[in-house]
Amino acid sequence: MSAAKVVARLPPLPTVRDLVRLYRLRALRQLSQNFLMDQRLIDKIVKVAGRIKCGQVCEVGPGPGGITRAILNRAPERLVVIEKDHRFLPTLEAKACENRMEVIIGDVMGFNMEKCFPEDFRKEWVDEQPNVHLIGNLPFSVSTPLIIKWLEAISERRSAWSYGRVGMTLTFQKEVAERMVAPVTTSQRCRLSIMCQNWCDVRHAFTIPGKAFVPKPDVDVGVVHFIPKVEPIIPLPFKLVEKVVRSIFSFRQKYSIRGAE
Ligand SMILES: C[S@@+](CC[C@H](N)C(=O)[O-])C[C@H]1O[C@@H](n2cnc3c(N)ncnc32)[C@H](O)[C@@H]1O
Repeated sequence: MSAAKVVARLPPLPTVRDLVRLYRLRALRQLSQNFLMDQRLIDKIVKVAGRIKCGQVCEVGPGPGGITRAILNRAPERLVVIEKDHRFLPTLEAKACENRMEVIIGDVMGFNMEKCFPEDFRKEWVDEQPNVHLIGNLPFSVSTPLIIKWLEAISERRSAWSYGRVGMTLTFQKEVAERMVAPVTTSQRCRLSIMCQNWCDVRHAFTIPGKAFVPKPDVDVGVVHFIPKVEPIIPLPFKLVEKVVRSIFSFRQKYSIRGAE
C-alpha cells in the first residue's frame, strides 16, 4: 500500500457572509467583535502558546470559533471557552459535542478563572512545567483590565495560578502590546510595562494588521506571550506595587519627565 499522506480535512473557515447567515450576525461594537479570518494568522497565534497537546486550555472570547478550532486541532486534554455573546452558543456547542470542550456563556470580567482548570491540573506538568494555557483574541474594551486582574491572580498564586505558571497568549492593541514589553530606557515604558514585567516574562510575538479582521478595527493588533515568573522582580503585594508605580509615573508626568504614561 502506498504511504499516502493523510491530510485532515477541515471545513473552511466561515466567510463573513456565512457568519451573517448563520447568526443573522451583526458584529457588536460594544463587545469589540473583530473576527480574525486569516487561517495562517490563527494558527500562528496558537503556535505561540507552545505545547498544547494533552494540556489544559482556556480560551476567552471564542466568537465563531476560528481560534477554538485551531486549539482543538492540537488535541488538548480539555478546553474551556468563555463567550459573552450567546449567539455563538450553537456553533460552539456543536464543537463541544465532539471534543473535550466546555462552553461557558458569560462575562469573563466577573468570572473566576480558577474554575477553568481542574483540581488535578498539576498532573499535566511536564518537566516541572505545567501544560496550562490561557489564549484569547481579547475584546479591546476589556483587555487591559483583564491582564491586570490575571497578573494579580498570578501574584497571589491563586488556585490554578498558585504555581504561577499559567502561560498566556493574548492580543492587545499594538501600542498597548509595545508598552507591555517596553524596556527600561524607552519612552514607551509605563506602569503597564512594570506591572507585566514584574510577574511575567513578556514577549511581543508578532503584529496582526487591522485589515486581517472583519470588521476592520482602527488599529493593528499585537500578540503577546506571557510566562509567569517563578519569583517576581519586586516581591511585594500586587496592590502595593501598583500604588508605588502609579505614584512614580504621576510624579514623572507632573514634572514632564520622558517616558511618563
Ligand atoms: C476580538 S473578538 C474575537 C473573536 C474570535 N476569537 C476571533 O478571533 O475571531 C472578541 C470576542 O470576545 C467576546 N467578548 C467581548 N466581551 C466579552 C466579555 N466581557 N466576556 C466574554 N467574552 C467577551 C466577543 O463577543 C467576541 O466574540
